[in-house]
Amino acid sequence: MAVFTSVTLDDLSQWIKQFPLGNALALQGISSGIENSNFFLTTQRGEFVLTLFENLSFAQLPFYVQLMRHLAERGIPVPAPVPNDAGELVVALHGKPAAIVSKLDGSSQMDPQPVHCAEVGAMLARMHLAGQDFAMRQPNLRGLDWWVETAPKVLPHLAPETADLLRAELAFQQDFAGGVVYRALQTGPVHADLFRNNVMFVGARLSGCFDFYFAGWDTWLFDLAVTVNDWCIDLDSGRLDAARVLALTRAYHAVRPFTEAEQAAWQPLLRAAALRFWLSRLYDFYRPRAAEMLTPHDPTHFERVLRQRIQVQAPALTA
Ligand SMILES: Nc1ncnc2c1ncn2[C@@H]1O[C@H](COP(=O)(O)OP(=O)(O)O)[C@@H](O)[C@H]1O
Ligand SMILES: N[C@@H](CCOP(=O)(O)O)C(=O)O
Repeated sequence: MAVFTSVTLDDLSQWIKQFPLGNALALQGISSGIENSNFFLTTQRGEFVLTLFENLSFAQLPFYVQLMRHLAERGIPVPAPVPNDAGELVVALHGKPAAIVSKLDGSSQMDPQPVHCAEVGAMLARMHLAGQDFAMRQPNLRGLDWWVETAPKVLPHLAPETADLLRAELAFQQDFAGGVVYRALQTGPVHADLFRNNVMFVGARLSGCFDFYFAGWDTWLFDLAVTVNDWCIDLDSGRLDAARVLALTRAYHAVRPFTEAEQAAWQPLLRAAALRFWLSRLYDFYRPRAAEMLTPHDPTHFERVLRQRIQVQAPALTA
């Protein structure tokens, strides 16, 4: 992330006392990421991550942090939120909602091979199953409604041919979401942003995944499509790499078998997942926010991915 809100060790000296973590010893801003202000925090009890939420409200946050707690309790390797002495997982810091979570071991695998993709697929399926009895509901706030609301804000910035693509894909997705195949898809709490930079590996073993702040109730298949569109592609062209797609989807299928509706919806949802990130990157690109350390993501990447998914048939889900 970028650091939008500065925090110093001095700011934490009193604030940290509400947590069972001892004194804050070191604090370091994290430059990757684009949504929140994140810091590595060392206390007398160990290493943690402090997040100040820049866009999410106190009302929206319980869904994310409770979901992380729910999954962590069921053995899914996600950061566990640390409650304060009153049992609260989200508390104010500099007037913004903030949370402390455990720090995961490992590092991102930015050049994934089939072996890494298989780990990701199996973990994603386990996460979906573990989320089935999660009691809270919140829609995916970057779902279809948001696409419809956001497209008119970016369309004036686009060249005519690019604007046509955006309008046409949005119409296609609205139509598909109204159909019987879509309505038959299994739903639940999904991560919705399981990119390479949100998963940790120690060697070839997946050690955890984080950044649940785009999570929401959506189809499991959309989550899989978001994941495949990042883990299993050639980043220059946006083309799918069949070996990685098969490794990831087969590992998922071995834990949670695909339904017929999911097989039929695969290509449209790969397109939906590309559209979702194309739109959010366009929105961030044309409406930048002030930040101390902000690296905007390139929208044209997901435009290429979307064009690929429209033009080229993806490997079938259970081939
Ligand atoms: N629980 C965690 N354990 C270890 N590192 C983390 C954890 N949470 C965040 N990070 C680090 O912080 C960076 C930014 O976090 P991220 O959640 O992607 O930010 P944003 O929400 O702003 O997009 C990650 O790339 C990772 O290096
Ligand atoms: N993964 C998204 C943006 C969200 O950033 P993250 O650092 O929170 O994963 C994208 O690539 O556009």
